[in-house]
Amino acid sequence: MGDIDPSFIREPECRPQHTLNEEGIPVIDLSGMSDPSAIGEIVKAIGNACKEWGFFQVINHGTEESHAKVDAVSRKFFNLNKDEKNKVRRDIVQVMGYYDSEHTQNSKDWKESYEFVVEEPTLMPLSIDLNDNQIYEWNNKWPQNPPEFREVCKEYAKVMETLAFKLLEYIFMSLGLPPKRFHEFFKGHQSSFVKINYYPPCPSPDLVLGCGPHKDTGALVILPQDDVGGLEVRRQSDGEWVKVKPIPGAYVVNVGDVVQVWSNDAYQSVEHRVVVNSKKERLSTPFSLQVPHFTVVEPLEEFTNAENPPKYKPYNWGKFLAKKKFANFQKIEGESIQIKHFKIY
Ligand SMILES: O=C(O)CCC(=O)C(=O)O
Ligand SMILES: [Fe+2]
Repeated sequence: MGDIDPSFIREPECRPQHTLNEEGIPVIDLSGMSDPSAIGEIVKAIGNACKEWGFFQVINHGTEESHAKVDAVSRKFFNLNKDEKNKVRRDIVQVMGYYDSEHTQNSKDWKESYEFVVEEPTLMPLSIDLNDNQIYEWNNKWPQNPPEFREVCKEYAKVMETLAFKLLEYIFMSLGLPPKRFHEFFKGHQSSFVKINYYPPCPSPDLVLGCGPHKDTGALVILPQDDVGGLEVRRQSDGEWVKVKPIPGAYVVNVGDVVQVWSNDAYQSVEHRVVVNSKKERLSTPFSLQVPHFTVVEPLEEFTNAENPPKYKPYNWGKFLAKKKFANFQKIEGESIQIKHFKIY
């Protein structure tokens, strides 16, 4: 056993063995985005990827420069000493900022993160109590150091938001819906955020996970990563863990729980995790597109009828997210809130 704190060590059955090197996750070229005659092919490829994997990679998305800047400034930030990083540490009141002890599945993840909301402030329910209508503000805690951190991050968020909307339009088109069908859900204050994940090298990578198995809760995630690798996706056909090969300049994209519910299970939000290694640090900078807190998430009427009734009960997005965040701050008994708790059949 390596010399690591026991709180990071996973139960033997949850450790990262038996991963496949399969290269099945589709890579989709977006260079035709501005050519109306190319959109059909892109939409078809995205639809097939969503059905088979819930994941795909995109290349030629046109945002490489902004990503390179956020990658560079993030490495500078995470290389600062702990005291400096702790100046922007998140807490149970201001949940955005720096942290280093996230629990997924009740074991600590081998990583540090910095999280910020795209809209400042982002409005959220004060409590998880369904009868409590009080709202409070999620604000960002921006570090003074590196000095360019805030500006670079804000620019990155703007660029990624535009790309995320475009990709969600394609996803809706692939479901046979008008591309702008989802725009009504993003009126008012959306709750999108960016999470910068830094995975230090680990002396015992076979005992820990950088990020435990989870599904993303929002609508859509765009996940740029560096060239180290470590992201793994649960293959829907047989439940095997499959490595996602880093491709220079490519972004991983996955649909989240909200698209699963909207589409009444036509598309699945797929489980994924991160393994670490003993030699190299790794950085990823996912952008999560999320609806405003007051949104009631439920299967869209286009996917339900008498023969195919809704598979989920409606749920309030803000309360769901608040509950999820709360679970991040403590080791809780049982599992945290998930969409399966709203499943009807
Ligand atoms: O670092 C990664 O590649 C994945 C991180 C992730 O899944 C998340 O932050 O939700
Ligand atoms: Fe994730």
